[in-house]
Amino acid sequence: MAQRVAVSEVGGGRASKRTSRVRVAVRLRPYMEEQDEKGEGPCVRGLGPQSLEITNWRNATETLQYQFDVFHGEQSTQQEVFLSSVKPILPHLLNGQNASVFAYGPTGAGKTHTMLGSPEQPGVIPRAVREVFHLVREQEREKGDWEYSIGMSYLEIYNEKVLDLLSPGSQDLPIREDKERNILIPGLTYVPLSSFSHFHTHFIPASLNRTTASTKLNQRSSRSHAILLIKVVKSQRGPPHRQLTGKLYLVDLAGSEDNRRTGNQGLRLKESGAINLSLFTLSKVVDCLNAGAGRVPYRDSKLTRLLQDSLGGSAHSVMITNIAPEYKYYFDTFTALNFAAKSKLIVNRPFVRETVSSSAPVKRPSDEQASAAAGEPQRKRVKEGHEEEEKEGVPAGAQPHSPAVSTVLDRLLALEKLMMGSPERERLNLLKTVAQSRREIQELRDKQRELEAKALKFERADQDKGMQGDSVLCKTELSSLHRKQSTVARPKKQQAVVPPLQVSQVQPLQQCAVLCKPSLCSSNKQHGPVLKGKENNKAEDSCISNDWESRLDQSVLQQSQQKILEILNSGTLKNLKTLQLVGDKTAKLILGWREINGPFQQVEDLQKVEGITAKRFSSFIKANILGTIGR
Ligand SMILES: Nc1ncnc2c1ncn2[C@@H]1O[C@H](COP(=O)(O)OP(=O)(O)OP(=O)(O)O)[C@@H](O)[C@H]1O
Repeated sequence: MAQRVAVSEVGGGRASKRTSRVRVAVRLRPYMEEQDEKGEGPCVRGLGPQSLEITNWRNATETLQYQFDVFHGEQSTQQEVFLSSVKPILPHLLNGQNASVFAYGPTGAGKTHTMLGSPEQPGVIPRAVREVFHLVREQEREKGDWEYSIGMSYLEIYNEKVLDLLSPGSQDLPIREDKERNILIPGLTYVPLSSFSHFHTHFIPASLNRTTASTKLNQRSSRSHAILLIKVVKSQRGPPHRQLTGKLYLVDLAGSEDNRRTGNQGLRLKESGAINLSLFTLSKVVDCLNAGAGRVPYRDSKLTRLLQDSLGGSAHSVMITNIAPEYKYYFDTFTALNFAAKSKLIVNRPFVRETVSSSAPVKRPSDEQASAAAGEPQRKRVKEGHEEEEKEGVPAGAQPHSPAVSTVLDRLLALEKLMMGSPERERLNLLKTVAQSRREIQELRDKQRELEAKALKFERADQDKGMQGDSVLCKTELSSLHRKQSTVARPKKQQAVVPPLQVSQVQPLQQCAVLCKPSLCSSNKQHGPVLKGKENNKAEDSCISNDWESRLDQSVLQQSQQKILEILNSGTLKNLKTLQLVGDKTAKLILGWREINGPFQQVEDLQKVEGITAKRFSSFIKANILGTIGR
C-alpha cells in the first residue's frame, strides 16, 4: 500500500539531509446532483479512514481499492481536514523548518473549497494562518528570550510566469537560490503582519487578482497555481542573536484538465498545457521524494522550483488530493488517485450493480460500449450491499466493443500502461496520443449513434408503411460506417465486419464470418418493442445464450479456439490478462495449473482450474471467441 506517512521529525533545520516523504490525504467532495446530468450516481466511495474504492472501468465486476495516509469522506468538515492533515505540521515553522500544503485534483473537485473555503466554512488557509498566530503568541508567552515576526507574500504561477498578487500588474518574477539553498524571489512583495485580521485585509483583495476564467466545468475555474507564503522569523533577543526562518507554502493548484471535456480552445488550451505540465512535474517530484530517488526534477517547472526548499528535504509536506464522485469525473478521479497512491488493490466485488427498472428507458449496448470506450465508465445504478448473478453470463464490462472502438480502446489501454513506467518527456508525448485516441473514440461514438438513430427511424417508417426501400439506404450507410471504422482503425488487417442489428436481420446468418456479437444481439432485444413481439424476443434470447456458436463459421470458430488455447498455454501473466474475464487472480490460477499439469489439451480443460465453473467457462469462451474474431 502507499506508504507516505513518515514525515520525519527533523531536529536540525534545513541543513539536515533527511528527506521527508509527502503525506497524502484524499478528500472526496459531496455528490452534487447538478454535476450529474445523467443521474448515474457516484462512482467512488469511502471504505474507512484511509481507504476508498472506485469502480474499475476495465471490468465492471471489479472495484479498485486505494489506501492513503488519510481519507476524508464526503461528510468531512473543514475543521476535520485541518485538524488531521494540516495542524500537526505547523509547529515545525517555529523551529525554522519549512512546510507546504497543496491541494491537487481535477477542476471542480474542491481544491479551492479545501484551501480557501467560504466565510461560513473557512478552509485550510485562514485556519492555518490563525493557528500560526496562535502558536507564536503562545511561544512568546512561554519563552521570552525569542521574538517572532510573521509576514506574507502571495503569488500565482500562470502560464509558467510568476506573478505577484500583492502587486497586480507586476512582471514575471525570477526564482533564485541562495548559497544555503533557500529559494528566493527577488522583487516579490513581502508584508509584515501584526494579526490575523491584518492578514485578511491583504489576502482577500489579493485573492481577487488571481487569474480565473470560466470553463465548461467550473464557472470560476482556477487557471493558475495560487501560492501563499507565510514566513515566521524567530530572533534570539540576546547573544548569539540566532535567527531562524520557517516558511509555510499554502498552495491552491490549478485543476488538472482533460481539454476534450472542458472544451478548452485557444488561450484556455495554452493555459491548460502549462497547468498540466507543471502538475505532471509535481507528480514526478512527489514520486521521486517518496521513492527516495537521488535526483528530484524540481527545476522542470516553476511550481516545483519554487517549492524546492519546502517540499522534500527537511520540509513537512502534505498533499490533499481532491476528488469528485460523479461519473463524469471518473477518469480525472482515476488519474488523481493513481497519482496519489503508489499501489492499489483490485477487488472482484463491485459496490454497484445493475438495477435498471424494466419501465426505465433501456440504454443500448452500443452506447454503453462507446461511452466506456470514450473514457466514461459503464453506466450503473447504485445499490449497495448486494450482488447479483450476471443475467447474460457476460459481465457488462466484458462485453466486446465494436471493432473500431475496441481497436482505439486497446491502443488507449496499451498507452496508459506504457505511461506508468515512462520517462517524463515520453509520458508527455504519450499523453498527447492518449488525448488523440480519446478524441477518435468520441468521434466514432457520435457518428455511430447518429446513424443508428437514423436507421431506427427508417425502420419504424418501414413498419408503418410496409416499405423497405428507404431503409436499405440507411442500413447501407450504417454498415458502411462500420466497415469504415474497421478499416480506418486497422487498414492492413482483414477486419471482421460487425453488422448493426438492422443489417443482420436482412442478411442470411451464414454469409458473414462474424454475425452476431452478444452486445449486438442484445441491442436487437432492446429494440424489441419497436421491431417485434415478446415471443420473438424470447426465441432470440435463447438463440443468444445457446446458439451463438452455430452462427459462426466453423473454421473461424476453430481458429479462435486455437488462438485462445495458445494464449492459455504460452501466455505470460500479462498475456493471460488480455483475455476477456481473466483478471489477475484467474491468470495466476491458470499459470499455477499449467505449471502443475502441463499444457491445456483443449480450451474446455480450463474448467479444471479452480474457480472456473461451467457457467464461467461458457461466458469466458463466448466473450473471448467473439472478442478474438472482432480483433
Ligand atoms: N467538501 C465540499 N463540501 C461542499 N461543497 C464543496 C466541497 N468541495 C467543493 N465544493 C463545491 O464544489 C464546487 C467546486 O469546488 P472548487 O471551486 O473548490 O473546485 P476546484 O477544484 O478548486 O476547481 P478549479 O480547479 O476549477 O478551481 C464549488 O461550488 C464548491 O463550493
